[in-house]
Formats: sequence, C-alpha cells, structure tokens
Amino acid sequence: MDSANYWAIVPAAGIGSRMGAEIPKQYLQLNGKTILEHTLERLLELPLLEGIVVTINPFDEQWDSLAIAAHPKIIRVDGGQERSDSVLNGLRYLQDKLDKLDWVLVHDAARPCVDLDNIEGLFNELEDHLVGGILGVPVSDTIKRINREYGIETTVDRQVLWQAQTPQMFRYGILLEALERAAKHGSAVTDEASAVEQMGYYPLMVEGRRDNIKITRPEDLPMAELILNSQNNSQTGSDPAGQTP
Ligand SMILES: Nc1ccn([C@@H]2O[C@H](COP(=O)(O)OP(=O)(O)OP(=O)(O)O)[C@@H](O)[C@H]2O)c(=O)n1
Ligand SMILES: C[C@](O)(CO)[C@H](O)COP(=O)(O)O
Repeated sequence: MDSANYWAIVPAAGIGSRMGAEIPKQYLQLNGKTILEHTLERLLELPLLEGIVVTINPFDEQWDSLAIAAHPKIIRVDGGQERSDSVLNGLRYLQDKLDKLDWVLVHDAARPCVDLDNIEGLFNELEDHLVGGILGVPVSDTIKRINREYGIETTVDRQVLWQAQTPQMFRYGILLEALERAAKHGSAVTDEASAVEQMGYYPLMVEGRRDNIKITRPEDLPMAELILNSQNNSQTGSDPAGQTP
C-alpha cells in the first residue's frame, strides 16, 4: 500500500421511500442487528481505515441509541437532501484531516453484505491509480430499451454494461471537487463515479460479487438474510461449498 491515508464515508441519511417501512430502512433488523450496524461492523474490520464518517439525517432519533455510535473510529455528520449532498457533507468534514491524494471509500449503509476480500481487492487494484474506482458486476441478463408505452424498441449490447455498486473509492481532492461541481451545477449524480466521470476522468471498474446487494425494496430483506447466513456458514465451515444464493 502507498503512504496515503484511508477514510470511509457511509451515507445513512436516506428515508427508504422504496422500502416503505415505518422507519428508515437502515434501522430495520436483519438477523438481530440493524442493517446499519451490520455495515459498520464490517467496515470496522478493515485496519487500513483511520475512521468512518457516518452521515445521519439531522432529525434522526435512532442513531444515538446504537452502541456502535460511541465507537472511537466513528463520527456522525449531518446528511443532506440527496445522497450526493450527504457524501459531500462527509467530505467537507474531512477537509482538515486529509490531503488531496488520500483515499476516501464511500459505502452505502444499505449494502451490509459486502465482502471484505472484495474491498481489499479494490484497495490493491487502486493503489497506484491517480483517480479511483468502484466495485461492480457485469450485467447478466439480456437488456432491452423500451419506449413510454413499454414497447421494446431494441436489445442493447450488454458487453459493455456493468452495474455499479459501492464501495466507490477516490482520491480525496478529486472526489471533493467533483461533488462540489455537481452540486454547483445541479447535476443529478446517483453515485460518486458519475460526478468524477463528469470531470472527464475514467474511474476503474473492479469486479465484485453479485450478492453485494443494496437493500432497496421489501423483498431484498429476506435475500440479505440468506446471504448473511450463507457467509456466516461458510466462515464456520457448516456450508462447505460457501455458496451464496
Ligand atoms: N439524502 C440521502 C439519501 C440517501 N442516503 C443514503 O444513501 C444510501 C443509498 O441510497 P438509497 O438506497 O437510495 O436509500 P434511500 O434514499 O434511503 O432510499 P429511497 O431512494 O428508496 O428513498 C443509503 O444508505 C441511504 O441511507 C443518504 O445518506 N442521504
Ligand atoms: C451508489 C449506488 O448504490 C450504486 O449502485 C446507487 O447509485 C445508489 O443510488 P440509487 O438512488 O439507489 O439509485
């Protein structure tokens, strides 16, 4: 690893409208813990990370009740209107702690099944990269473009199509500038990479795992439970194949 510093930002200030639960989805229970606790506990296993900034909705009343909120490596920062605003708040908080070439790893609170080996893989692949990159997977279905009436217009060439996941890791200076610019121009960016792409850079795509799902809709919860159980079983040896669904 180079001599750069590594910090993480975990955006966790969303309301979970697509989940439709009574509480924001990051506080829903999964195998006896909140989704947010699963995600943070996993990231805390990475010794390279100096700290984790968690962006929390300013009106949130649940964060303080989690024991993990008092962890010395975890810092709470207010989230913003959109995911990109939350990440930008986290980056601004880090202004006095990081240099331009230091690394910031952004990971959704809503992706608790991320594989630590994949994150280490991202660290390794990006070690000498000047910009940064993300985990993702190639699309595995035939992809259609439809019109407004749901008529299929064409079949899209999927050879060049990948689904973006998190973590997404970038040099601090580039990501800060990219998200500041996107905010200034009102550009909608749903992930860090798109803000960086808009500056003309080419972030690296690093292949991750399909089971790094983002819990978005109700049916994703039992799926995440199965994935976590399968990961635990393969660690304890009771699932010799170590296969996830
Ligand atoms: N203003 C926002 C919006 C989202 N997020 C976080 O960004 C991650 C990915 O966003 P998404 O899955 O879209 O979460 P929500 O915005 O909560 O969901 P929805 O779009 O269904 O409302 C989540 O961990 C979410 O908490 C955030 O920190 N600040
Ligand atoms: C960052 C992300 O998880 C990559 O897939 C995604 O873009 C989050 O935003 P969305 O609002 O759920 O599309």
